[in-house]
Amino acid sequence: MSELTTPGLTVPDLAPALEVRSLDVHYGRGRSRKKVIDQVSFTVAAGEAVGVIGETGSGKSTIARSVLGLVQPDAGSSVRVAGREVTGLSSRALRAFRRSGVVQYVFQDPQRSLDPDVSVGQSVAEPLLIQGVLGRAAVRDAVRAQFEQVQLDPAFADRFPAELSGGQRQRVAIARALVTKPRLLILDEPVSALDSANRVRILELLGRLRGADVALLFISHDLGSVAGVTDRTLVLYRGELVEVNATSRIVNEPAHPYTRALIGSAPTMRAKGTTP
Ligand SMILES: Nc1ncnc2c1ncn2[C@@H]1O[C@H](COP(=O)(O)OP(=O)(O)OP(=O)(O)O)[C@@H](O)[C@H]1O
Repeated sequence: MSELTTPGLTVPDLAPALEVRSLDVHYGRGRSRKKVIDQVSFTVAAGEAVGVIGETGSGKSTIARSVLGLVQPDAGSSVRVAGREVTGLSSRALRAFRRSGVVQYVFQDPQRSLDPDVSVGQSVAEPLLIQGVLGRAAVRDAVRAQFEQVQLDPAFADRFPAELSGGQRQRVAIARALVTKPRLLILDEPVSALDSANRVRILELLGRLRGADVALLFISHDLGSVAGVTDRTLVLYRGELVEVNATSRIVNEPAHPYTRALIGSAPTMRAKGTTP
């Protein structure tokens, strides 16, 4: 590919949203040192929605933490977000990288990403206020538009997290994550803590984000949850990728025995009648 660059200016939009190469992660030291991610490589194209599934302890969250710069992978690993290498950044560079809002995340429990003492409108505005690029009126408009995108009544903006339902809180967390217009949104078990009605609504909302400019990395132990949202799915088993394919292929023709076992044990796949 030819270099479409002006001196001193890269063209990040052409880069994949995420490139992970030869990712190795160990936890612990000395005798308790253990490898939890083993030579994981994958790419998420701009705007693509990719699922990561695996049972508890398989290393899904560790991949997310590596992308967010919250764990330091082993030497030789590479994690690039929108063309920018994340491994080995100084803590100052890492703070600037996070502040840029190029990657955002939503966790299972919206309580973790929302300050209980701050109104939810303020929570959604905060990433923009930290960036300090937009004026007050523009921030207010952006917050309102973001509430509408996640189908929350903008009148809720003055409420506090405790005054919303779990599903509404997760919508706020998604709105907050999207407000900086990230290239990559990491969703780590975003519906696991919700009741089934809210789970369906949030999955529909995430499905509608497909085709928007943001790429999704959707982490779940449940293939049924990622199935309607993602284009491709990675299957992680004990820190290694054992299968990578189009999500429809993973659902209908799983190649690896571990994937087949995961489908058999997935409650939402059973609900669709694929397995008794
Ligand atoms: N800070 C840590 N120190 C030591 N070991 C850890 C740490 N965090 C996670 N682990 C271990 O690393 C492995 C992978 O954990 P990880 O949280 O990435 O898995 P996961 O697939 O996200 O699991 P879950 O679905 O339960 O969240 C597990 O064996 C876990 O016990």
